Amino acid sequence: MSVGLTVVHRRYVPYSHAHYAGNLVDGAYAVAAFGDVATEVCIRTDGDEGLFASYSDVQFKAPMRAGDVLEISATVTRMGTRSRTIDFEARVVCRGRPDRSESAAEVLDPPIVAVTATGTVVVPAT
Ligand SMILES: C/C=C/C(=O)SCCNC(=O)CCNC(=O)[C@H](O)C(C)(C)COP(=O)(O)OP(=O)(O)OC[C@H]1O[C@@H](n2cnc3c(N)ncnc32)[C@H](O)[C@@H]1OP(=O)(O)O
Repeated sequence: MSVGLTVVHRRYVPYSHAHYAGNLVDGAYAVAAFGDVATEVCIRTDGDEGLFASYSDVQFKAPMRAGDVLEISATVTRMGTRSRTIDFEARVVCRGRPDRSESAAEVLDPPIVAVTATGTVVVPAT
């Protein structure tokens, strides 16, 4: 019934999260964001926050930087008895343009797909 359900979060990446040269953030930042979107998925499917059990795949395809605006989507692809398989995608939809000025930024059209993953969450028995 909930296969195909998609939840989308948006967030600004604060400069306090810059971790590597070029204001890159660490990969764990995306994984934490996936956990937060998965939590809303579980609330919507099962009325519970759920627990992340495993990732079967995580792909870092392009850097995420401080100053990015991210769109993070989670789509349910399989409903088990207590497990739910979810596809994740983190896209950069806005990015700073420090070459123009310190605070200049632009909308990216199309967005940059930065991180994808597939994971499984587990909810309590009803
Ligand atoms: C939303 C995000 C939240 C978070 O990020 S929370 C922080 C990170 N996660 C945790 O701390 C969770 C720690 N792990 C656990 O507490 C337990 O470990 C689990 C609750 C995740 C699972 O334990 P158990 O309830 O004893 O599992 P079972 O009764 O053996 O299986 C229930 C269903 O879960 C599937 N499953 C269990 N482990 C895994 C796994 N590692 N990868 C994929 N699926 C798993 C099974 O197959 C089955 O599925 P079927 O009910 O649909 O038949």
